Amino acid sequence: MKHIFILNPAAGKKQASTLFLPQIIKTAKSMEIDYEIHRTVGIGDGEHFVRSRCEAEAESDKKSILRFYACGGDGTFNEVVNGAFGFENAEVAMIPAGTGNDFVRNFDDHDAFYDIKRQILGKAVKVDLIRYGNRITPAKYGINMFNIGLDSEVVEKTASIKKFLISGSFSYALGVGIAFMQKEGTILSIDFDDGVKYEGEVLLVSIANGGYYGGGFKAAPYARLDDGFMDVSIVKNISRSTFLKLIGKYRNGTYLEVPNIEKIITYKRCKHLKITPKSEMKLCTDGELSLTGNTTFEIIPQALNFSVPIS
Ligand SMILES: Nc1ncnc2c1ncn2[C@@H]1O[C@H](COP(=O)(O)OP(=O)(O)OP(=O)(O)O)[C@@H](O)[C@H]1O
Repeated sequence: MKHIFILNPAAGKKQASTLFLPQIIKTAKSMEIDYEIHRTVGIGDGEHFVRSRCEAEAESDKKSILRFYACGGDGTFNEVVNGAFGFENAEVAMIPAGTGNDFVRNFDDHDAFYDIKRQILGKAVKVDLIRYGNRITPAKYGINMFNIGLDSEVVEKTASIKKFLISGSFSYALGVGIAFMQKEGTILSIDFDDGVKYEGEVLLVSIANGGYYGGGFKAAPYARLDDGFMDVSIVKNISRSTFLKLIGKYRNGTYLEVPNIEKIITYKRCKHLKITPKSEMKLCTDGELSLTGNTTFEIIPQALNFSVPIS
């Protein structure tokens, strides 16, 4: 197996190279593994690099397993995932060096992800991906969560303030506050694969493979990475004071236990759905923002080999 570490120098507050590079080199040398380090040079480089390496390996005689460690945040990981998708001999891994680092929150032994030796000794499991796109944009993949509405506004605001703040979750909380004061609801319709249609003005929508986003908000408490379903949470455009009363429970994933919650939040599981916004919508994919129109989402079960560090 070849171990390839993809470092994003722009992720998080401290550079991934400062945080992890010495540990990566020391551990890789002491374990005598075949390894390589790539520093990304800009947006899209991680995806392009991983795909090129996979294509070259597929054409070579050796066809050994390539394990790509995304050393950065959820955006870096998303790029590595998109580069590796479709290549059977590729594995992906995640070394959290970003701001939110939400993907690794799906695993009980959170600490293991920060230990390079345990990462190198990791074992691959199959996880689902969510394919999304429309007639204009080619299909891409999300591994953790998509967010629409307030959340996308929050990502915009958080990006501009996180550099000055200590913790990712605190910068997110402040981003929520600022975005919440400014944002009207988003008007859209959602067609689920069981024929149910949701129409209206929403505060936020989450389409989830993993459970967490925004530095620890458990928006999809029942989501699992390998269950073959997307978990969809739709919050109506409720008043600001109602949302603020709910936000603690929304953060810790217990909001579905609130009496009569179904009057303001719809929570559904599905394999396919289509979102039609009244106008363009801001879509946040694994923490990265884009502007889009009608978009379909489809679960791709067991789509990727993800290496889980040993406990
Ligand atoms: N050399 C680079 N310079 C600037 N941006 C880069 C570079 N390499 C990668 N990027 C981009 O940096 C962006 C942010 O990365 P990432 O999401 O991993 O970090 P983060 O936002 O700090 O963490 P999180 O998403 O977990 O909150 C991604 O869109 C990625 O494409």
